[in-house]
Amino acid sequence: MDAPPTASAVEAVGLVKRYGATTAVDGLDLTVRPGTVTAVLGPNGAGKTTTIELCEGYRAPDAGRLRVLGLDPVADAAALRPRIGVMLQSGGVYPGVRAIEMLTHVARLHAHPLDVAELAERLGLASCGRTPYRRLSGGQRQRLALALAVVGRPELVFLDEPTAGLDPQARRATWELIGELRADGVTTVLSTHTMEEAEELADDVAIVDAGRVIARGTPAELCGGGGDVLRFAGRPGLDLVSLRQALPVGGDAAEPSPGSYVVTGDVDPRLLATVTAWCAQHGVLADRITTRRHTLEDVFLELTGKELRP
Ligand SMILES: Nc1ncnc2c1ncn2[C@@H]1O[C@H](COP(=O)(O)OP(=O)(O)OP(=O)(O)O)[C@@H](O)[C@H]1O
Repeated sequence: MDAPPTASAVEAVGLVKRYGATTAVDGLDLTVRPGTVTAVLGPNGAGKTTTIELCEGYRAPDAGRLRVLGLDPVADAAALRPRIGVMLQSGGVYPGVRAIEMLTHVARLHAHPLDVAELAERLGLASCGRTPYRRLSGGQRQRLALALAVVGRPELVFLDEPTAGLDPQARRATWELIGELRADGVTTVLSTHTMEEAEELADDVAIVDAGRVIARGTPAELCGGGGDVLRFAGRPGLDLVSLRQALPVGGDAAEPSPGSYVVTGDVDPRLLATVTAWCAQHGVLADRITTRRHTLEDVFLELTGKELRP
């Protein structure tokens, strides 16, 4: 009999995890709706991997409440493990085993696995299926880890940077697979540094910084607050005071990085005409003019800062 559906696939409240003096997760709240894709974004060291490892039951929290499919990931590990898919780190794999053998072995541990040959084909593993694990390339290992995470048809999959280091074709195949899992009702939690990936896949985004969720919502909700912007490239150091004076009331202009300009305000044909006319008057050949809403990357950088972390 199927287990009763839970209100949230993941429910974390005030989660804390410390490694000695480092507090990796510092009062993190996260709710994952069943059947959705949730992307966890955050700078290096923000606590994404630790959060995912807590959800997988590989680490025990120091404080807070965590339920995954309604279960405690540590105390109820035996009941939870068969229902979730995790991407194994390479350390968990015997180096001599062949990719397809491993996939077949894991598939057999589950009652209703995906078709191994089909899965291997779609993730580009068919041609290297007989290659021992130690001889697989980094990208092939990554794809095998993904295949191992999903082959058992889990209810919930945790993917830690699933497309890091993949070529564009493999990345696309991975996105398609995650999209199909979602269509099948599988819940996915993934961490990523690729904003495009989050925009493409995620129903919900949680931005994590210093061990806490500092913003969450759908990509549209997160990006909507910033309003539209007009961007263009030109020679560095343009006269912003003059440009601002030319803009309609409520308009503003900035040069966030040298030669890259952002104009805010009512982004309409009049604003575009004003900016291009100003450029013409000042001998500026504006390049790469775009008019669109804030991207997730804009929002991410605004929230987490543009400086590299120590
Ligand atoms: N096993 C560990 N022992 C000690 N400190 C750790 C350990 N694992 C992680 N940390 C520290 O905890 C903090 C959070 O690390 P974590 O790997 O969870 O971040 P992350 O958001 O996944 O980072 P990245 O994007 O770089 O993968 C970092 O300061 C890291 O150095």
